[in-house]
Amino acid sequence: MEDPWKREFEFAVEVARKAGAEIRKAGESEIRVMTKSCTVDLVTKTDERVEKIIIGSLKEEFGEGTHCFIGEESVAKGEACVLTDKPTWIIDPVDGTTNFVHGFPFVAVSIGFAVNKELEFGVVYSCLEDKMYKAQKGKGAFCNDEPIQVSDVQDIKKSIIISEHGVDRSPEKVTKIFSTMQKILCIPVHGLRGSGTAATNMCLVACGAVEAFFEIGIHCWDIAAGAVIVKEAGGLLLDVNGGPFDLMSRRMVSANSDTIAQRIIKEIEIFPVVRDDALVQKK
Ligand SMILES: O=P([O-])([O-])O[C@@H]1[C@@H](O)[C@H](O)[C@@H](O)[C@H](O)[C@@H]1O
Ligand SMILES: [Mg+2]
Repeated sequence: MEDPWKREFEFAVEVARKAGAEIRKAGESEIRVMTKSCTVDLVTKTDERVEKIIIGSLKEEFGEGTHCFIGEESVAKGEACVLTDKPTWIIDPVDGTTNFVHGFPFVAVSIGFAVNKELEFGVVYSCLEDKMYKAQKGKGAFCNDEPIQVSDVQDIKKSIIISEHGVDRSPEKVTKIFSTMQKILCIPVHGLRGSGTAATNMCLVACGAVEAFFEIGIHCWDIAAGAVIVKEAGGLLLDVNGGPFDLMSRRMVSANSDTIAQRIIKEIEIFPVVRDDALVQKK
C-alpha cells in the first residue's frame, strides 16, 4: 500500500519525542501556572513553549504555508480552529496539563494529521511513562514499536470504563457527568478510571487496558491522534448519541467494540458544548 505521508509520520514521532523531553525537563523546574477558560483550566509556559517547538519544527521541515496547524495554545490565543481539506496538524503539546502541574504521572504529547478532513496518522507520546503510541491509517497501531490491540471483553460487567470530568464546574453539567458515571458504575462494571489526559485514555483503550473512554467537553487536539490509534488497534469511535464520530464536536465514545459502546451510550446524559469549529476566532 502506498504511503504518501510516511515522511510526515516519521518526523511527527521524532518531534513528539523531543517535545516529551522538554516536558520532563520543565517538570523538574519551577512551573508557572496560568488559567484559560476558568480557574481550573490550567496552562503553563511549558504548554506554550512546547507547542511553539512542535509547530516551528514542522514548519522548518515541511515549509511555511504548505500545511495548516490547529494547536491547543494557538487556538487559546485566538487562532482559527477550522479543519479544511489542506494537510493539517492537530496538536496538543501537553495533554494532561493539570497532571503536569501536580506531578501526577500521566502527561502526553498528542500530534494528529488530517488531509481532506480524514485523519491519516496519530502519535501520542506518554512522556513520563516513555510510551510512544503511533498509528497510520490502514497500518495498525503500536506502542514502543510493539503491535497493540483493543480488549476482547464483550461483557460490560467485566469492563473498566474511563471518563473525565473536564474543567466545567457548572452544577448542571457536573450533575450530568456524575449521574452518568454513577449509572455506568452501578451496571456494575469492574471499575471507572481516568488518567487526566484524553490522549492517554484513548491509548489505554487501544492497548486493551480498558474497554472504553467517553467524554463530553474534550477538544479536537485531545483526541485526533488517539482516534487513529484506537481505530488501527481494532476499536471504534462514535458520537455520544450513537451517531458517527465528529472530530470537531467535542464529544465522543471510543471503545473496543460496538457492544460496549452502545451499552455506555444508553447511560450518557448529554449536555451541550460549543463545537471546536464554532469557537470565536481572533478578528
Ligand atoms: O487541557 P489538557 O490537559 O490539554 O486536556 C485535558 C483533556 O485531555 C481531558 O480529557 C479533559 O478532561 C481535561 O479537562 C483537559 O481538557
Ligand atoms: Mg488536552
